Amino acid sequence: MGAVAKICGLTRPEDVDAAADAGARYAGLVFFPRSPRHVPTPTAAVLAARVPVGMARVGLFVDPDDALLDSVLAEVPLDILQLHGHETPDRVAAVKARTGLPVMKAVGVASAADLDAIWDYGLAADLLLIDAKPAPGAALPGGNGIAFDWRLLVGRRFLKPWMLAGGLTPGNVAEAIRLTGAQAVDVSSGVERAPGIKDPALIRALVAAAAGEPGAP
Ligand SMILES: O=C(O)c1ccccc1N[C@@H]1O[C@H](COP(=O)(O)O)[C@@H](O)[C@H]1O
Repeated sequence: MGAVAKICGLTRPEDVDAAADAGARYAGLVFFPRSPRHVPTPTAAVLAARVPVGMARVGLFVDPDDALLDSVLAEVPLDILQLHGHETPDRVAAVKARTGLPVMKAVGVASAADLDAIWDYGLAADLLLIDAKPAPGAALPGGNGIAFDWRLLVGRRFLKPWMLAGGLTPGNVAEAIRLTGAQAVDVSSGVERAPGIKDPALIRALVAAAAGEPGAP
C-alpha cells in the first residue's frame, strides 16, 4: 500500500517546484530560526504563493507564541500548522481556536512508553506526526535524519490520521510504510544534498518509493 509524501524544509523556489512536480501532497515551511531550513517570513510568503492548488502548505513551528503565529499568518497563507515542540494538548487546542487552522502535532518516539503520549493529543490535534525522538542535547527537536524502531508501530491504531517521520529516505521509506501501515510520510534530511538544500532527484525517488511505484527503490 502506498503513501503520500510531505517534503519539509523547503527554502528555495526550485525546491517547491521539485516537490510539486514529483507529486508530493504537502509542502513544509520551517519557522524556527535555529533550523538550517528556517525561512524568513517574506521568503515564506513567496514560497507559499508558488505551491500549486491541491498541495497543502504546512507551517512548522516549535513552541510558538501567539505573536509569532499572528505575524506569520498575516503574511503567509498556510493550510496546516505543524507544532513540533513541547506544546500541550491544551495549547494545541488554543492554537486551533485562535488560527482556525488544522493542527498537526508531532510526538517523538524512542520506545513503547512514548506511544502513550500520542493518545494525549488524539482529541486536540487534527493530525498526528510520529517522529523519532531527538537524542538528549540535540540542537533540533526534529529534522535530524534519525529513525526510530518502526516495529513499535506494528498493529497500532490512532484516533487521528497520522504521518510517519524521522530519518526516512528513498531507500528505506517503502520498508517503513510496509511495517507501519503509514498512509503519509514526512521527510526533510533524506531528500537533501546539504541542510536546507533539497535534491530534486532524491525528492522524485522518495515520492515514487512512498507511492509504491514499480521500479522505485
Ligand atoms: O526540518 C527541520 O529543520 C525541523 C526543525 C525543527 C523541528 C522539526 C523539523 N523537521 C521535522 O522533523 C521530522 C523529521 O525530519 P528528518 O526527515 O528526519 O530530517 C519531519 O517531520 C520534519 O518536518
